[in-house]
Amino acid sequence: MTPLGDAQSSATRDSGSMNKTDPHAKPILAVSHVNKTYGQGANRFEALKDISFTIREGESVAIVGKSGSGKSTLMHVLALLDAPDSGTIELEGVDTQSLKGAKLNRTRNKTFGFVFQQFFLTGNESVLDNVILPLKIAGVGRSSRRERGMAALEQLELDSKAKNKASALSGGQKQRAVIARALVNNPRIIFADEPTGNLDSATGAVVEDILFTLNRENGITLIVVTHDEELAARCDRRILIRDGEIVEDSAVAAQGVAA
Ligand SMILES: Nc1ncnc2c1ncn2[C@@H]1O[C@H](COP(=O)(O)OP(=O)(O)OP(=O)(O)O)[C@@H](O)[C@H]1O
Repeated sequence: MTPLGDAQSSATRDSGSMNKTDPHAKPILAVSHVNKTYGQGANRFEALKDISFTIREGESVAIVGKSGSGKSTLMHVLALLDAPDSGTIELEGVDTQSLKGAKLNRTRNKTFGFVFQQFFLTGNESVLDNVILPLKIAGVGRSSRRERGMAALEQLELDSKAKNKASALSGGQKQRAVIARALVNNPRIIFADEPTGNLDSATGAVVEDILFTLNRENGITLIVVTHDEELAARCDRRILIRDGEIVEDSAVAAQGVAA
């Protein structure tokens, strides 16, 4: 794995100018005519309306929009945490409707890493145990789990905290532990939902830098849901959602097609 020690300085060099997506890169996620509705009858609410777009391997994509616009709903559907009511999501050409139960869980666990604002760490367990959870779920053996967990923690410069309880970490350290957990399975895609929302701006900048270094150097596709326009501006692509619809997509605009 690539060490991330110099993440901050390298990301500062690239800040705001990282449009390096290879237009020939393979589509990793293809979303086609996706609809998602919550509730029924008078409470029926259309959260996603006929959403279609493709994300290429190695892209960094920001999904932005006002509160309630449908960003988290879209991310949950993309990450196969929730199924759309209609439409299809293809993951590397495979229609994900064909994935069910254990196979769906395995695919999600193997392909995706998750970095959420609320951390979702188990406070009274060690940092290492939190980080290796995806490997445990994948059935990886004990010594390999430990080795890979420590390698991920080293990458995030948290190896000295491996035995500490997760509750004893600072906010920035917690988010780095979450990134180590997201990385431990060598994911193809990292989904980050307001990854810096609970951090002060200096710590948030370090966490952002780590995510962009992973995208740039390890080729991990990065999909970020955020209110933060500065964070969105660092991504290759910005998709703006309003009332459940895509109203702007910088990749579409760049191709000269009306967004
Ligand atoms: N389980 C649910 N039941 C009913 N309505 C829901 C449910 N989850 C979300 N919604 C509604 O769907 C819409 C989209 O919600 P979503 O969480 O995707 O928005 P968001 O853009 O991520 O908002 P925020 O930025 O505030 O997190 C909102 O109007 C919300 O109230």
